[in-house]
Amino acid sequence: MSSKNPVDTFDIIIVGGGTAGSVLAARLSSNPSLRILVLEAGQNRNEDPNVRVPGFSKYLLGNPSYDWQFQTSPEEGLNGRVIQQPRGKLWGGSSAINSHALVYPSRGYHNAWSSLLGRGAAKSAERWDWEGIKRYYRKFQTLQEPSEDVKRELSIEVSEWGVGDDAGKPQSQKNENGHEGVRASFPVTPHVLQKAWVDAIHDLGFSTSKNPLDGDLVGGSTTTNAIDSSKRERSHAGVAFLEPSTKRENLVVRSNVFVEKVMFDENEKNGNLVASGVLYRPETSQQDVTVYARQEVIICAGTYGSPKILELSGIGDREIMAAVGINCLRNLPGVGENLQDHLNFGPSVEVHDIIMTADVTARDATAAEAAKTLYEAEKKGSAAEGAAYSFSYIPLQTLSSSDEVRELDALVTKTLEENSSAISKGYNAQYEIIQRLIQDPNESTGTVFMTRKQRSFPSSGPVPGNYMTIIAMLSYPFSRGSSHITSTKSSTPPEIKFNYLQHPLDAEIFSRHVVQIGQMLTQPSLSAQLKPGGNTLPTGYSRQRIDIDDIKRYLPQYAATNYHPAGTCAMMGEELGGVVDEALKVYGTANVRVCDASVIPIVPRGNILSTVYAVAEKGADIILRAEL
Ligand SMILES: Cc1cc2nc3c(=O)[nH]c(=O)nc-3n(C[C@H](O)[C@H](O)[C@H](O)COP(=O)(O)OP(=O)(O)OC[C@H]3O[C@@H](n4cnc5c(N)ncnc54)[C@H](O)[C@@H]3O)c2cc1C
Repeated sequence: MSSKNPVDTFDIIIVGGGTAGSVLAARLSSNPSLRILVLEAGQNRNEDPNVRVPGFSKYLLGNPSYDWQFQTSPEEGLNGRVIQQPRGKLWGGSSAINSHALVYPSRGYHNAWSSLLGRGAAKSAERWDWEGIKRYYRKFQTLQEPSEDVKRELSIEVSEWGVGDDAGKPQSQKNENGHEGVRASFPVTPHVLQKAWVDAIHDLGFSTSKNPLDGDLVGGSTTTNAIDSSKRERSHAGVAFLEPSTKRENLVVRSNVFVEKVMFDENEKNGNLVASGVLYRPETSQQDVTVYARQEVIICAGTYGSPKILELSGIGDREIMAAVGINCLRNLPGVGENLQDHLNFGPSVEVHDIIMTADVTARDATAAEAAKTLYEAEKKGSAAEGAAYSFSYIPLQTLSSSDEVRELDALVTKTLEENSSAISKGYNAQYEIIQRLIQDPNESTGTVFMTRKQRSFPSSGPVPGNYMTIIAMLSYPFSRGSSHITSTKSSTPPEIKFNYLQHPLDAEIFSRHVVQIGQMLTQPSLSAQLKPGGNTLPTGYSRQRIDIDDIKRYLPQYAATNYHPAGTCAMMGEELGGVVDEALKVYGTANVRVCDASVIPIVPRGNILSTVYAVAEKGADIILRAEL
C-alpha cells in the first residue's frame, strides 16, 4: 500500500547516496532554489573506525552492516567459481569500503568513449572526449603534498600533477561552497618496495613522474590514495561530499530506505515517459512510501542497483521483464547488459625477512594490536596507509618482440572477424575500440601494480614469510555479462553473470601482461628485495613465468576480481544498445537519469573510482546548466 503525502515533494530525487550520488547531492544543492532528496539504503557510518581507518578495510567486506554482499552465478571461465561482489551500503557507497587507489584513464580511452555516443552528441558541454571531461578528474579532489622525504624517495614531482583546476586557481579556492572534495595523498612513509618499484620502472626505460591527469600516462607512477593525510583517514564520498552538504536546508537525506521503483505519470511528454517520483520502503516498516519529484529522478544505485531499479520500473528488455511479470513501459534491451569487470592475477613473492610487510600484522594478533595502538596514538604505521600505490601501464609492444606483437595483432583481427556477425552492433563498436587500444603503442591494455603483502592463495590463510604481490589487471576485457532481476520482489538480488574469460582474447592479452610481471621482477632493484630461495605463491608457480599457455592454465583457478563492475546502463547511442544519452538521460524518458559506474560504456584502463567521480562532477554541471 502506498501512503501519499502531497507535501513530500522535491525538485530532484537522487536514488543512492554512494560515490556518484554524494557528489550530485553536494553540487546540485549548491543551487538554493533546488530542493533535493537523497534516498540511501545504508546509513551514515562516517565516524565508524572500520570505515575511517585505511588499514581496516578488511573488516568491511562480507559484513552486511556495510556490504550488499552480491555474488555472481558460477563463472564457467573461472572453473565454476562464484565470485563475491561487495558493494557499499552506507553513505559514500563503495567509495567507503574500497581500497582507495586513484588511477586515471587515458586520453585515447575517453576519445573512444565519445565515439560511441552517436548522432547529435556533439554539443561541446556534453562531450565525453578527453577535452570534455579532463577538468572533472581534477575537480573532485584536493591533492595533499607529500613530505620532502617521500617526494625524493619515490621521485614524485607534485608540481607536475596540477590538481586544482585547469584555470590554475590555488587549491584552497577551487571548490565552491566549502567543498574541498576528496583528499588525495601519497604514502606517509616511503616503503623500500615502493622505492624499488619506481627504480624498476626507470630501469625499464620509463618515466614515473608524468602527470597522470594529463591522459597520456605510459610507464609507471606512485599514485595517490583517497586518504586524508592530515587525519590519516579514508576520504570517501560520504565524508567529502554528502555530510558537509547536509548543512544546507535544501538538502534532505533519508537513510535506511530502499527504493523499489520509479513512478511515472499517466501522460507522456513528446512520446517520453515522465517520472512523477519514486516508491521506497523504510527498513523499519512494511509500508511503501511515495515521494514526488517536480523536475527529475537521478538513479545512482550503482552497477547492480541502477539496472535493477529501471527493470522494476518497467524499463528494460521486454522479455526479461515479462518473464517476471513486469509490464514493459519502454523496451530498452541494453538495460543490465554490457557488464564488465577487471580480472587480476599475479604471484606473491617472498622478500627478505627484514622487510616489514602487511603479512606481519595479518598473521600475528600481537603485531596487529600494536599497529592499532600506533595508529590511535600517532596516526602512523600500516593502518594509516593504503594497500596499493605502485602502478605501471606498459604497452605490450614495449616488452614483447616485434614477432610477438605481429602475432597478437593477427590473432586479435582474426578472432574479432570470426565473431563479429554473432554479436550486437554495440559490442562490435566497443571491440573495434579495444582493438585500436591494443594496437596503439602509446596505450597499455594492462595495469600492473604492487601490494606489500601476500595474497592468500591457500584457503588455510596467510603462510609464514613477508611478501610482495605483483598483480596484472586486464584493462579492457572483451567478455560481456549481465545483471538482471529474477523477481518482482525488490529485495531479491539480481542475477549477476560476467562470463569472465569467455571471450578467447581475454586470456591471450591477460596472460601477456602477466609475463610483464616476470620482466619487472628481473630488474635489479626489485630482484634485490627477493629472499634467496624464497617462496612464491600460488604454490608451483614460478615467479618469472613466461609461457603464455602455461599462464593461461592458472587464470581460471586464481584470477580474482578487482571490484570494478561497470557498464550496465551504458552511455552509448540507443541504436548501439545504450541506455543513457550524453546528458545521462535514460532513452524514452523525459526526466530520469542514471549517473554512476553503470553508465561507463567500456571499463577504463585502471581502477575506476576517479572515472565515477569525474562522471558525477560532469553530470552535475550538465544538470545544473539544464536547470538554469
Ligand atoms: C572492495 C572494493 C575495492 C575497490 N577498490 C577500488 C580502488 O582501490 N580504486 C578504485 O578506483 N576503485 C575501487 N573500487 C571501485 C569503486 O569504489 C566503485 O567503482 C565506485 O565507488 C562505484 O560508485 P557508484 O556511485 O557507481 O556506486 P556506489 O558507490 O556503490 O553507490 C551506490 C549507492 O546506492 C545505494 N543503493 C543501491 N540500491 C539502492 C536502493 N534500491 N535504494 C536506495 N539506495 C540504494 C547503495 O547503498 C550505495 O550507497 C573498489 C570497489 C570495492 C567494492
